[in-house]
Amino acid sequence: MGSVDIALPLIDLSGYIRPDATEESRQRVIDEVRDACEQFGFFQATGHGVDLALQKGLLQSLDTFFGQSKEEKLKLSFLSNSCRRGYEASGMSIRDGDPLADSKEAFYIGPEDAEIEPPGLYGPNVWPTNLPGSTFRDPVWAYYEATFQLGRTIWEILLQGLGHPATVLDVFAKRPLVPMKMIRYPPASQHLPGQFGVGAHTDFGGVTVLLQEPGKEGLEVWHEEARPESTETTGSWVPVPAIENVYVINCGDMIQRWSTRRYKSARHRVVNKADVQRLSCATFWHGDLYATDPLNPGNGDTECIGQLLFKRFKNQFSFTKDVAEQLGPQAQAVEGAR
Ligand SMILES: O=C(O)CCC(=O)C(=O)O
Ligand SMILES: [Fe+2]
Repeated sequence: MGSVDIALPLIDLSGYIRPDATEESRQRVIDEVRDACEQFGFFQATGHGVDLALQKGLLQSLDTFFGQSKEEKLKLSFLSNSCRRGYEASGMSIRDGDPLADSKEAFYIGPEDAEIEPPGLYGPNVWPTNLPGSTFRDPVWAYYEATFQLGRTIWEILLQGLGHPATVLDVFAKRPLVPMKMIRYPPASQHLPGQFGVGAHTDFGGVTVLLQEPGKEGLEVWHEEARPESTETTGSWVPVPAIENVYVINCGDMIQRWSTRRYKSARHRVVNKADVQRLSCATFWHGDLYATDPLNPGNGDTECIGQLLFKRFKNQFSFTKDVAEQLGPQAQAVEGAR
């Protein structure tokens, strides 16, 4: 189970992104990303094009928001929002099979639409009204837009790694579902024994663009390798460093499925071992609600992105008993819409 000698690949994306990128430098990035996603399903990225000032602005906004009283934060509870936007308190979600609920608290936004559209994935965001726009809404939205762009670029790269043109994106991402989850993990002393910040899971959909607060480790990725001269595999949890201006990128279940398992959707979890809070932010870049697999047309796979997402929400998350009791019949409705 040794993991110290394994590290996630570190890829400089500037060879693809910068305006003077050449055919050759772009291809090099495409090859490196393909190899990393085939081997790990995860990689670390520099040269990603998200301004450091935007990252710092986001983390500052999260520190301010989460630093408020629970009562203030619960005014924006995602439980009373039928589009799953807003605040999730610590201990609200538990994964099937886990003995304890996640310790994390979170705040969710997504693409800004005027009206909630059934089944509750497109709609308006909620924003704290007690914090000035320049303290929360503006920096969060500026950051969201930058990682929205990065997620799209990663999709382009992944598609080309499988020999598809980047224009495949136009087929399944005319109006992509891109939720963003801003997270705070409490200090270790506020955890119950054996409680995870986020229990082991795979991400549900497409590309995840993850910012970790610099110096705040805690993310671990499950990595399996074939054993030499054996049909068995051996696995270990690989700790991921949290380095300033370095993103963590990973593939979700939908990518694994559409790539016919070439790209991995790897299990991962978060354990905050330090006695200080840890902030992070995940932008999940999926695709259109009703889009189906554009890579293998005619294979009979007719489940659309919306269906795949709901299925995964249901398998991996449910409310804790307390929350479900408190909500009564509403819990069922919200569960269905997550
Ligand atoms: O906070 C992190 O480092 C990872 C969070 C995560 O895996 C998730 O929210 O899906
Ligand atoms: Fe995750």
